[in-house]
Amino acid sequence: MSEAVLVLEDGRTFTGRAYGKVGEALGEIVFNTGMTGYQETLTDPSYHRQIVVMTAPHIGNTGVNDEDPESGRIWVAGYVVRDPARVPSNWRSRRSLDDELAAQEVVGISGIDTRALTRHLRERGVMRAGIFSGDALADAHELLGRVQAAPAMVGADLAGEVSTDEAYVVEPLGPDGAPLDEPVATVAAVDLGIKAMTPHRMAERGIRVHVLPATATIDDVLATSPDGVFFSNGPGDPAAATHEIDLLRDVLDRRIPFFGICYGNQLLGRALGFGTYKLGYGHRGVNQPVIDRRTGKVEITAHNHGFAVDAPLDGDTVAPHDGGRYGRVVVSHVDLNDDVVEGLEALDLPAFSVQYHPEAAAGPHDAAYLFDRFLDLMNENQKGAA
Ligand SMILES: NC(=O)CC[C@H](N)C(=O)O
Repeated sequence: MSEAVLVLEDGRTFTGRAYGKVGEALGEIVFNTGMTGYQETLTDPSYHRQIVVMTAPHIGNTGVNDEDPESGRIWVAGYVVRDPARVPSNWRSRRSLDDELAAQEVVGISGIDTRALTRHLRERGVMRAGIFSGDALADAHELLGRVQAAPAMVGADLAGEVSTDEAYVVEPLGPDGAPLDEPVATVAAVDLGIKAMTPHRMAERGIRVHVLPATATIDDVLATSPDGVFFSNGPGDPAAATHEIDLLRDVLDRRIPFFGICYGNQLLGRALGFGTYKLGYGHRGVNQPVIDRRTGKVEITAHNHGFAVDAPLDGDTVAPHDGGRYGRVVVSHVDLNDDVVEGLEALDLPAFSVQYHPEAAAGPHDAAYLFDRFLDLMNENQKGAA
């Protein structure tokens, strides 16, 4: 095994072994605390341009299967683990994770004290980093400069780099899992880095989903005759998503029911006129406690976000955009670890969103009810219109 070095933007370095492809990877280094679900993490497009550290020490134990990926490829910019499995073991396993990373040209590093690294990132905040192995190690004195020259995540507009080029349709399913001829509702889902499980969760409820590229216009959205519009998760800084925010305002102006997840929540926040800000080290894992303030229930949820909406936690508040043109808004969900806004609900418009992942890939299914809430919102809206 050849040597590899992890260099952080602040000059701290860790030495380990090459894992996956030998070479160089640059990105923002973030940590994920999930004990399971490494395939879903690796293939989540929201991790585009991020080097992911797994805090679970044993990674790759169940190998790589062809069922769990959330998209057609691995998106993480680099991968940091402590102790990779020497022998993967699972009935679904087709390949080893090491081989899969190499085949998809993802540079990783193993043998790292991921606990020390994570504590460092918690203290200092997430930052840029680089993984270097093989020939990339030759100019040792240049490594820090390369890391410091890499683009930062603040201000990055990345949805267009991960979105589908062409629109496609995910067909509705009946209770037995067989295709349904007549959908119960039609949704236009704007792909800002969508995970495959999300349209599937809608299709399972009988919804036909038109997945549209991030460049979609309001006319593209309306051409699908949607009962509702959905904005997905995605990479990058929500403050940079000008086109998407304008599109969302066009949707809100037409009072089309709206649901957003993660990036979609941040964009609803911005469309309503709130700010967004970068968290110190974000939420990435599958066991974050969130309270749904409508019911008072606490749910254990899957997260992957580095930015958050800046909205007042208490009471309802007039949406700041354009003199309050979108009426009142409440923070519907809050993270119980740190009081970060985890959901928004417009009181005078059919629109809501959550910062976390009800599609639960990977993660607990506690929040699946949010897809039912979206369907209810579309049904109520149709009745209101009839
Ligand atoms: N999973 C997501 O949609 C992430 C949203 C955004 N890129 C963030 O880091 O907060």
